[in-house]
Amino acid sequence: MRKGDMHGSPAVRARGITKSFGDVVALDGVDLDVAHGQVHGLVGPNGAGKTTLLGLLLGLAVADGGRLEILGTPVGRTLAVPDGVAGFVDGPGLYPSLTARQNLSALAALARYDTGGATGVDDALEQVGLTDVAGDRVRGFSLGMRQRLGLAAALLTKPRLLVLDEPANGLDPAGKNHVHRVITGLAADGTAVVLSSHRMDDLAALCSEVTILAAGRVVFSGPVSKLAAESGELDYRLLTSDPAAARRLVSQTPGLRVAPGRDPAARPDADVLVVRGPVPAIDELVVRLVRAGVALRELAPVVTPLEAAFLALTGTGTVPTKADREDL
Ligand SMILES: Nc1ncnc2c1ncn2[C@@H]1O[C@H](COP(=O)(O)OP(=O)(O)OP(=O)(O)O)[C@@H](O)[C@H]1O
Repeated sequence: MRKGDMHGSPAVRARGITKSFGDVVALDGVDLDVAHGQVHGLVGPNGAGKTTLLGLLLGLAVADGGRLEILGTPVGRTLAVPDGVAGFVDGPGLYPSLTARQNLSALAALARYDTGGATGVDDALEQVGLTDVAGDRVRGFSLGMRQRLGLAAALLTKPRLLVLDEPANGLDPAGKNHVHRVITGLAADGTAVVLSSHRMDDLAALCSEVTILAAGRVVFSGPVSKLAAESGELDYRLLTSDPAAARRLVSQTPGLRVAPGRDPAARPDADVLVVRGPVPAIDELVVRLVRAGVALRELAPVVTPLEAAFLALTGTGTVPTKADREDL
């Protein structure tokens, strides 16, 4: 058993955390529990308080009120990165004129980490998929490469709590694979990971638990599976060989209706219906379509159950996408 979990204390225990910036209440009585070895996602609309909360975990700011315990130690009133914690918010701090390898060596030397020397640095670069550009200056790095280098820097410290703000931001599919593998590997070794994301697919793939924040308050905290169950009715895209018959069968199936408006993702010429209802009613519709000899060509949720729960719980009209973020 690692230090910090000896007395059964979680990696993070926050109770009633409050934080304001002038008149703006960023966090309003937030509770958070993160177990060792858990990947915990923070999600919420823009301005919900995610970055503020992550900043508190990293010791970049102190809460106005409430109790925060990190790795079994109560957090005091002074600004300092708690022992065993690594990560970054608002992008990693890097030296643009140094190469990726020099950045990691410099950070390790500054903080006097026992990284295992050059091997530790090269290993960290390999884990995040930056070996090929290890000798390139960071000035020319893309956002995704900087994110991965920031993660490599965090790895050098062998953290027991890793805190990441939007780690998937700017990543191409290969970069995302590296980051996902690193995070799941760390969690398997007992490291707790708290990350924020606007990407529901990332959250579903990575996190066992999520906390949804809206306007500084927790509106849900718990397993992803429980969240998906909260979505109730979902919209499905339905494409069949006979749209008119399908529409009739939808209206005859208890609990189902054709949702108003078109699926924005549908091709303009496609005879796609958007059908709204709970999962058992959708199952029943499939049986009825088959019995009526109507071929089913596509049946898929318009948004994932996780997205639907997010929309329902936060009262937002849309799920903020990565594109939304990058437009800002
Ligand atoms: N340093 C600051 N000074 C003033 N207001 C701040 C500061 N940091 C955060 N806020 C405000 O606190 C609220 C929460 O901000 P925060 O950045 O934590 O939200 P977020 O959930 O991370 O949002 P986003 O998804 O846009 O990154 C917002 O209203 C924001 O404007």
